[in-house]
Amino acid sequence: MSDSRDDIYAEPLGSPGLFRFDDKVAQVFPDMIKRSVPGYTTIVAMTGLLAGRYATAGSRLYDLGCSLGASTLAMRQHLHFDDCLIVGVDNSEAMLSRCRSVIDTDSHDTPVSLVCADLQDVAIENASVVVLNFTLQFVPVEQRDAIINRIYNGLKPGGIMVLSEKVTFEDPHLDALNIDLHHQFKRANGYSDLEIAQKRSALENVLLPETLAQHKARIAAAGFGSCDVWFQCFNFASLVALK
Ligand SMILES: C[S@@+](CC[C@H](N)C(=O)[O-])C[C@H]1O[C@@H](n2cnc3c(N)ncnc32)[C@H](O)[C@@H]1O
Ligand SMILES: O=C(O)C(=O)C[C@]1(C(=O)O)C=C[C@@H](O)C=C1
Repeated sequence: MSDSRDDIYAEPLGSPGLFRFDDKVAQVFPDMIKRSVPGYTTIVAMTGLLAGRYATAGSRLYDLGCSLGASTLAMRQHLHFDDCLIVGVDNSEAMLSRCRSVIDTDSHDTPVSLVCADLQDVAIENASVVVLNFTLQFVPVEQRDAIINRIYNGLKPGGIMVLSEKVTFEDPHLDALNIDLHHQFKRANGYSDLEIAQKRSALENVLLPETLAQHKARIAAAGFGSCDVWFQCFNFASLVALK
């Protein structure tokens, strides 16, 4: 996987424009996400462990918003059945074409099918595991209920959904603290104040975080019996939901 350094927002841009998963972002994505999301490496690795535990023979595992396939590869490493299928979905062709080459260089056996599509249009069937690692946050809020409902309906009984998101806090003090700690994390990883400010502006109205309570309410309304946070660092959290 290419690890070119992310310097997309390093120079002053008249207007940073809207953040998009285009070729420029795809080129630096592994570096960008590691330096931007506290706990990313742990979340991806543990997604693999969870998948290994919940995958059942003959079932499908979905990686929704697969980008370059980090979670797909983590899951593939932990599968004990050779008749599973991993379905990676992303609506960015720039991401998916790179993802294809990443998967091609991986030596594990489970077949991987990569689909260029919007989450809204993807059928979820015969699933034991559905992963959304930092994807739902980019979907318009009004479309989110339908997606989570479809995931619930496509999961087999005993299946798991892993949902990782940037979150916001109802308490304004905690919200400000966690945003500030996240920016400190980015600074410690070599991003300048200009890079942080320009990316923040580009993500405005593109990445729409919700509170953990909003996520949990949506997940419960879809029918999931058990759901809780298994990982959190500042304003980034990951939940598991069990059918
Ligand atoms: C932050 S990245 C996900 C990172 C990835 N899951 C990982 O663990 O490395 C978000 C991805 O979701 C994709 N995406 C955003 N909105 C989408 C949608 N409506 N349908 C399909 N993919 C979407 C983007 O193209 C991008 O590749
Ligand atoms: O919130 C931010 O500042 C981020 O950079 C986070 C985030 C994400 O959560 O997906 C935003 C865009 C990129 O995909 C990488 C990281």
